[in-house]
Amino acid sequence: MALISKGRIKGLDLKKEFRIRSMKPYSSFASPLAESLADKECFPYDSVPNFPVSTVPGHRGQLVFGLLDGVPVMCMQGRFHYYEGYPICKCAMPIRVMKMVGINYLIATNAAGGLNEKYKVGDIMIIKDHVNFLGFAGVNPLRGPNDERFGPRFPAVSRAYDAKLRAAAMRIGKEMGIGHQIQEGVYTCLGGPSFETVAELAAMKILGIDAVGMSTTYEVIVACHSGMTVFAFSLITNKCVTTYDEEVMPNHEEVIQTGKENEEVLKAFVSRIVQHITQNS
Ligand SMILES: O=P(O)(O)O[C@@H]1C[C@H](O)[C@@H](CO)O1
Ligand code: HPA
Repeated sequence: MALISKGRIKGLDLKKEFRIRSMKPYSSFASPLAESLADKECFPYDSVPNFPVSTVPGHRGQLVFGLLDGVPVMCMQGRFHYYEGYPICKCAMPIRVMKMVGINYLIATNAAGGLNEKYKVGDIMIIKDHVNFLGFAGVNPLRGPNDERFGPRFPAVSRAYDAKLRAAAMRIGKEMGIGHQIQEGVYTCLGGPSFETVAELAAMKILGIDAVGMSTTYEVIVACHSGMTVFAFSLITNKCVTTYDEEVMPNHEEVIQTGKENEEVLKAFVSRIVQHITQNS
């Protein structure tokens, strides 16, 4: 989800490049947050020229524009993953579209497996940093010719996750009475779609990784490259299976189920963070 504010990228015209006007408003089952927006307009991904389409069960495929408690926002219902077969720059393309419509704040969310033993299913982990495993193998969304209109060739990402927003979110969690559910930690993105092996998780633990997922890092890199302020968190949907003798295996159904069970609290959490941003920017 992202907050729309003034300012477009010079030389880029969203309406011209993406023919936004030709997209038909569309409505389908939507998450409570996007559902609750006032003055909504929805655009299925396949109505946006050159946009990828979501292929993951549980990930709907539309852009939703509207007002969240009076604040103009754009929501993605469904994101793109490397395992779907798209090049990583295509997976991150929606962030470029956000930038082009004048968005300066990105709130990225994901489902992740809890590797940190202190984490419980249903915890919210504010992301303070990431390990981009895909990037270790050269799979970086900024690979290829750099478009200087978005940002520099060699962007720093060492402070990708805004410290002030992280502190504010921690405070907001406490005010909401969910302080016991709020964690702060390091996220990693793997290529998926297979979940991790026990040996891989043991290696990740040594690296200081707290939660494991299959998204977000490439979106955050592109957002950071174009100067957006980023806040991101993981919902811990399952515990990582770190021994060979556990009965339950990681599975997508548990991920979806935990997401559903926490929808309302996540919606309230995000709404309050959006309010905080508008009151402090
Ligand atoms: O899109 P996110 O990262 O939130 O979704 C995670 C990663 C896979 O798409 C899926 C695995 O269950 O959930
Ligand atoms: N591993 C990787 N990605 C995930 C997980 C997990 O345990 N849970 C949700 N997304």
